[in-house]
Amino acid sequence: MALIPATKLIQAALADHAAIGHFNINGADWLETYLKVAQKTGTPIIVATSDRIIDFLGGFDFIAGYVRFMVQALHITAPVVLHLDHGLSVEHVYQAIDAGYTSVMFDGSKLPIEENVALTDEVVRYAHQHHVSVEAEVGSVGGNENGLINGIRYASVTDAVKMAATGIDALAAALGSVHGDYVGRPNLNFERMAAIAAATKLPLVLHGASGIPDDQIQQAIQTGTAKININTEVNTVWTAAITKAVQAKRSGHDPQPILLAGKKAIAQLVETKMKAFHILGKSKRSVTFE
Ligand SMILES: O=C(CO)COP(=O)(O)O
Ligand SMILES: O=CCC(=O)O
Ligand SMILES: [Zn+2]
Repeated sequence: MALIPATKLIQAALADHAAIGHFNINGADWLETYLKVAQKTGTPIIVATSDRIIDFLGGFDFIAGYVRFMVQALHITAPVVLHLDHGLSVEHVYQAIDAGYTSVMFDGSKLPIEENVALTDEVVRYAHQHHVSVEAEVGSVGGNENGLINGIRYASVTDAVKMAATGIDALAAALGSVHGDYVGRPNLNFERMAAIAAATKLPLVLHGASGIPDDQIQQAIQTGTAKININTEVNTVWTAAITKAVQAKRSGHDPQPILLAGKKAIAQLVETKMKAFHILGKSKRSVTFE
């Protein structure tokens, strides 16, 4: 199946009180495992590359070609979106679109809102001409650096409405979530989330979802969140599994058992998340996801 934009999948998830899982690609094993879990369970999936590591992964053209080829070679029929995560400039976003990405995020969260809106507006026009879906960010998702949480800025309803006017397909309204590990319990503002969902009528995206307890994930889904981004937790289980496999006494120098342990850990985590997001198996039973 061809790669598709995220718009219809996210809309269908929203109507179904579910959320599409967005999982970050950190190497070939991540991508292969994500596609296989999606296919095995009949679940739509967003596979994403953070702009921050595009060069590490081989560049836009290589990634887009590789994802397309792997979808074809593995006979994947589950719906797959290839998404640019946290696009750092308009130029990068255009490069991703030209390379064949089917969904992009322009992250102007560090800019003044007027500038963020103006640049997102340009991105929307170019992306929609190419049938590519667009996600934008208002407020700012925090980060954990050396055990210190900083950079959290809660999105306002006013800014969210200004951003919605650009015609974006999904809105990452930062409401207290953090990339990386949390220190203490996440403090999401659900009242604001409900107000932004009602005022913009847009499906919301939850960034920094690793480490958010299940009750808050459920509340986010019930409050209009229809796309949930996971990266850190996948890498945490991968690292633990690889470390354990390396340390296990074994003979020979065959790397396959070690790499396989990593893939298995990723697969298990992804399936657990899809279940928690109420999206597991939905490409099979609902035509609206096709
Ligand atoms: O928001 C994310 C990707 O955009 C993922 O966040 P985590 O790394 O905290 O799961
Ligand atoms: O995890 C998502 C964001 C990033 O890695 O840049
Ligand atoms: Zn993010």
